[in-house]
Amino acid sequence: MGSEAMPTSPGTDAHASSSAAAARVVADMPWDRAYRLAGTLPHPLAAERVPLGRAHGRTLAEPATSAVLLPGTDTSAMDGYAISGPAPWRVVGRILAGRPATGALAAGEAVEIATGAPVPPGADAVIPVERCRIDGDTVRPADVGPARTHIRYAGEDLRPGRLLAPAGARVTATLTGLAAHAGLDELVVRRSPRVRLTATGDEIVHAGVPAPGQVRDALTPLLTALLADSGATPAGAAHVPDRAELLAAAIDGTDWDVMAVTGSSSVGRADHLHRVLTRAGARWHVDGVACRPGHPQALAQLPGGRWVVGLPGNPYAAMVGAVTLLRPLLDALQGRAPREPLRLPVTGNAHPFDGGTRLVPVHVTGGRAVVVPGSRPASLLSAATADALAVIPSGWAQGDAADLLPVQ
Ligand SMILES: Nc1nc2c(c(=O)[nH]1)N[C@H]1C(S)=C(S)[C@@H](COP(=O)(O)OP(=O)(O)OC[C@H]3O[C@@H](n4cnc5c(N)ncnc54)[C@H](O)[C@@H]3O)O[C@H]1N2
Ligand code: MOO
Repeated sequence: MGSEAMPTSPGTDAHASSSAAAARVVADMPWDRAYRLAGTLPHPLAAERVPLGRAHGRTLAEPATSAVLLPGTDTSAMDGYAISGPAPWRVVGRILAGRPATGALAAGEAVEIATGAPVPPGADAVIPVERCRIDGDTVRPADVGPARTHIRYAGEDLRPGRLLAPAGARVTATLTGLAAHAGLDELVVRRSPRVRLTATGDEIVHAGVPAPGQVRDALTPLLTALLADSGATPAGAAHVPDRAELLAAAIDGTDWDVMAVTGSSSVGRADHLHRVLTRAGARWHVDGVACRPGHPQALAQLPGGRWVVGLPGNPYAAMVGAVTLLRPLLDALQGRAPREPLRLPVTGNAHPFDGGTRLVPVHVTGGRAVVVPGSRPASLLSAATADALAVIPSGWAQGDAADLLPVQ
């Protein structure tokens, strides 16, 4: 934990030793700065045109605009009778949805009409069927209802060229529906970042109950789920034993934009990430963050532009790193503005960290956040049911507001 004591600039040979005794000595970056940097530094990936059915979860690279007038014609909002002039009215026909409008109504005439059917020219209003008194082919109002026409007028919802959502908006399920309603078959979105996961550690196993000395890989499943919610495309997951040459080979691929490496981030003999990246000519943007847990996290860029996020091996610490660096990076690569965290009063035992920021799991309820007790760097137990991680500054006092980063 002595890594804040003797600052040197990131990427110097202080990182090159393989000995834990000659530990790296880099000043940890304030948490807020690291979070902002990861969310603003990367240039968005290229734009591509995709069918609507494949756009969900992606981010618009261009504004989406309506191709249609909606409704395309004056349309009935109720099942009932379209009427013209004062009552009573003689029923002269029937219009169902999907059929073109009939000829114009004259005063004293009505047509039976379905919700969604085109209202004929000359109609003043549609009267819902339950508010009509029908007598043979004559219809009258059964009551004096509110003076509404129950007509959706042509273009009152959308006109061609109307903005549906701006560039940078995430394509939600609702936006997908709106785009279809607005006559679009494709959207122009950012290419989805291909993210490769690399779990390091000789002790890591991937199924079943681990043997003594082994640990079940918690992070590949956690990060895979997080990627699915981030608009990223999984580009495979690998397990790399604690050997520098194997890690060097792992970062050599070209079929990914971002690699998240778990474990190997600290200063022990088997923690090769820093050395391997420096040898590969990586540029260090973040090399340690002044937060607890999760201080040994890193963001580096390889020659050619691929990104590597180094996450601590301790699972809750890795989760903190994922919301601090990985998620903002994926947002930025997709052209999304940094998320503005929700800010609420926090109560409970948040244990502020004198040297920077503490991230604690919280439940959000009744307009405040309550700390889930018992959180520890190596355990996901407290965080597993949390709604968010609260970003607790060093001077925090009971009930002070804090930023909340959602987790699921
Ligand atoms: N001398 C120092 N030692 C350590 C420091 C320090 O500042 N100075 N920081 C500590 C902190 S804080 C953390 S966090 C860890 C980070 O270590 P690494 O990222 O190098 O990870 P490992 O050493 O490989 O593993 C740490 C811990 O996590 C378990 N682990 C690893 N991967 C997984 C996985 N995929 N799923 C579940 N658990 C995993 C691993 O078995 C270890 O128990 O360094 C401290 N040391
Ligand atoms: O900060 Mo470590 O990342 O405590 O577990």
